Amino acid sequence: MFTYLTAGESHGKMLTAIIKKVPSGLSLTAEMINKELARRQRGYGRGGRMKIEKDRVQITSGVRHGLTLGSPISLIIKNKDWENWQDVMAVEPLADEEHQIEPMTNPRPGHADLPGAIKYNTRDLRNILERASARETAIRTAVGAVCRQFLRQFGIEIFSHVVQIGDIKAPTWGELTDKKGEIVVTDNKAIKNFFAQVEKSALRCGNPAIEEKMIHLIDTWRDAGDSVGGVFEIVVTGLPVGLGSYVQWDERLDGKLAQALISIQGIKGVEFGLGFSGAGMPGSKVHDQIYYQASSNGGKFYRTTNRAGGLEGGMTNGEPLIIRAAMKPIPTLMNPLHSVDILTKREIFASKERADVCAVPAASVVGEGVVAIVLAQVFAAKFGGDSMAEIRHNYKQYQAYVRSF
Ligand SMILES: Cc1cc2nc3c(=O)[nH]c(=O)nc-3n(C[C@H](O)[C@H](O)[C@H](O)COP(=O)(O)O)c2cc1C
Ligand SMILES: C=C(O[C@@H]1CC(C(=O)O)=C[C@@H](OP(=O)(O)O)[C@H]1O)C(=O)O
Repeated sequence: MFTYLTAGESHGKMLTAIIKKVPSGLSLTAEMINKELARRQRGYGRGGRMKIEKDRVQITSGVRHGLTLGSPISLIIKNKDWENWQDVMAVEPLADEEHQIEPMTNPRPGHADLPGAIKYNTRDLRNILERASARETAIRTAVGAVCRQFLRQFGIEIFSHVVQIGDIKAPTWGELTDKKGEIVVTDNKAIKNFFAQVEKSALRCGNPAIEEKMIHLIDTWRDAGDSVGGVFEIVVTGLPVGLGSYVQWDERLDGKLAQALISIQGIKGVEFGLGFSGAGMPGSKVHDQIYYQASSNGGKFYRTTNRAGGLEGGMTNGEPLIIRAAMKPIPTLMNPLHSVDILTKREIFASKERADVCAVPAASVVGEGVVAIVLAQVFAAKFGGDSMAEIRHNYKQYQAYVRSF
């Protein structure tokens, strides 16, 4: 369930997605999706394109009177910039006398340009960059919004914040919750309050003093014709124990989440909980000790720390999910790097397209979206049914079973 395909070039007419097997009876409106699209467009450091686009989705199938039908859901987002690119992006061949479009032949180090051109046998790099572009993340965010709306029905919420821009760091969730750097299990209200601040801030960091330094760094590197990367962190609350599985390599939820996040353009690393820092620590300081609390309607296993980031054995363990993803600096530089012309083989500078200087805040919203998609897929695989009523029934039974375990 919730499998999907996207299509569309960055400066083409529109982006499209089709989502397969969304259960019937889920309340869904374009406004719910547009909210997420607007969040993705914000963030200090973006280039001229975000002033042109005002992303709005159209739901073109699978929904009637605000409720899903169980049939495929199709979504489109029109590219406003297409108006300015109609000749360059024309689908039909241009008449000969009009055919003045120069091919792009100077590949950018770090972008898909050169390996893509060799792989797809084209001498015009535009044929590659149009689809490789992170413009595609707009429609993935829309798919993520549908999945998020599904998860919300079961009390699952997804948040993100930026924890590093260039070499300037902000506290991660673990550092925020405990001075010793442990990721202490925190109640969902505290998590919600913190992320409400993040939503109001320019870089999705939530700490005004640190953001000021981050903004200064973006300005400085931009003025030098350079670009900036960083790290964002995702926190998911309300997950039941037992999503994903250890029984096959491709059923492990940590693997699925890492794949989804790495697939975002520019993401180069993913870690869960303590992540890389745990490798240098003794086991007694890494693993979360287990406790049990009995109550009138059953009981609950719990941990007082969450260094594992909510995953053990490729399964959710009932604690919040904590994931960080590292984004490399944007490849297009106004002070371009050395490259080679693919036609003449002469030395040349890489192309200097209009570009973002920093897109880490936007990537964090895309990250929430792809995490929502994976979680909806594994949730529906476990509690599946054709309608929301059926899935709700299955989930309720499972919750009662877990309480009685
Ligand atoms: C939201 C977002 C915006 C991006 N904006 C740009 C950009 O303006 N210019 C650019 O060269 N790369 C940009 N990128 C990164 C490139 O798309 C990416 O580096 C490229 O497709 C190569 O893929 P890879 O870095 O995953 O290897 C952006 C990425 C994201 C997630
Ligand atoms: C369009 C988006 O991001 C684009 C991603 C991108 C790239 O090479 O990845 C290059 C830029 O495109 P343009 O050359 O049109 O300015 C970004 O603006 C978007 O996020 O919606």
